[in-house]
Amino acid sequence: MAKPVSIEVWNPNGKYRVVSTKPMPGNRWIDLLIEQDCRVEICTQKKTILSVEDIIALIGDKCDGVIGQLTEDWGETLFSTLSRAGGKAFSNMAVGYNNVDVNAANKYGVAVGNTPVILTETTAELAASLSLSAARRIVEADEFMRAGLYDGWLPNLFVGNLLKGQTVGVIGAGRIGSAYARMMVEGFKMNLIYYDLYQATRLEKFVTAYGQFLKANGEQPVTWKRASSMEEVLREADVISLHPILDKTTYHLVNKDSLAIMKKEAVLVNCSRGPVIDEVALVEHLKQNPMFRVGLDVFEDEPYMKPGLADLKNAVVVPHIASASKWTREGMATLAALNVLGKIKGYPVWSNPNQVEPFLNENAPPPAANPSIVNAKALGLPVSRL
Ligand SMILES: NC(=O)C1=CN([C@@H]2O[C@H](COP(=O)(O)OP(=O)(O)OC[C@H]3O[C@@H](n4cnc5c(N)ncnc54)[C@H](O)[C@@H]3O)[C@@H](O)[C@H]2O)C=CC1
Ligand SMILES: O=C(O)C(=O)CO
Repeated sequence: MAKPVSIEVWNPNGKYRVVSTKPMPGNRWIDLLIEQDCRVEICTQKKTILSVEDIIALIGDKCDGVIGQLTEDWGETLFSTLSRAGGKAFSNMAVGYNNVDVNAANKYGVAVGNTPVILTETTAELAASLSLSAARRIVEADEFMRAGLYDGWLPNLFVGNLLKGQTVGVIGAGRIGSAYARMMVEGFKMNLIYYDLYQATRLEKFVTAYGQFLKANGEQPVTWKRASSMEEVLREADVISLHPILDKTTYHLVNKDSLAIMKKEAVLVNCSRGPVIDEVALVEHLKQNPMFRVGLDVFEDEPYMKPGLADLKNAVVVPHIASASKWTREGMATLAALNVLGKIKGYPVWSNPNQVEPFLNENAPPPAANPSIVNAKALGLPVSRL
């Protein structure tokens, strides 16, 4: 492809050249970069997914840092190009960075930033929304109404699943998985079973305390269990939500065999990454089990769906919008910009990437630190003592 033509330039005389491969919400991220003497170039090309060639053209001969997107392939080619252009800073505008070859970034000494925490609750809320939409057949019922098919209340019309007292299963009980679990336990009084490589101590404590509170109020207490295998969760849970990172251990975690052990009327939700589910196997399972329902925000061959999925009434599908609230997306843009700026300015790395609030306070200047650099250790970057 030829050099992208449409670029918006802010602060043309800035000393450091920072490129954003997409326009991002809000202006704070631009203001913060400009205040620190950056020339900001934003690619405004009307093409959703930029190719490696597009981004090479954007980087050009001199570039100090790039803010990129999860749809882009950040590997050897782009990191070597950025390094040749003098750049040592890259940030995804996302918490997930499975699109980034961190080893390649390490090789060229490029810091890789991501945007944790700011999107935790927003993403968990979408997972909860998909759980409810699938369990209560909201989309099917909405289509039925709009088609003019409703001619009166019926005992059997769109009967779905009650959540209260059932078991919610979480696979990957990290930040988002734990937030989702709390919503489902607290909001719908579901019991929890989870599987993670690590113990989710704070989550366990929360469910225990909430169970005691319910009991003290004469209600059935909620319970929790840490499963010793993912299969245990799949077998026992009524609603299962997937929240692990995508890596080789989680690729096709849910496949033909694992689907076969799930309850026939279970609800499966995926707001992590598409390839965590074998989508061909899922389509087949949905066809064979009409009472099994899914809510999907992500897809194996995103932006495409596997053949047959779009025709299935027992699937609710949305286009990777789990972090799409205004506050969250503006915050993600800010964190991504500050990751790039921090490396350019030689700031140390923030000591706790799970506490990014000081960077998001619009009424005070952000700390002189990089909010979240995933390869800080590999690059030997200093840690902030602020
Ligand atoms: N759909 C969307 O718009 C969004 C998707 N995401 C996805 O969600 C993922 C999780 O984000 P966070 O909760 O912030 O990350 P996190 O790092 O806090 O949680 C991930 C959890 O997965 C666990 N895990 C890793 N390998 C596992 C395995 N083999 N089996 C079970 N658990 C495993 C980890 O131990 C960790 O607790 C991101 O990496 C991203 O891919 C995140 C935000 C928005
Ligand atoms: O942050 C991520 O990983 C997303 O998928 C989009 O918010």
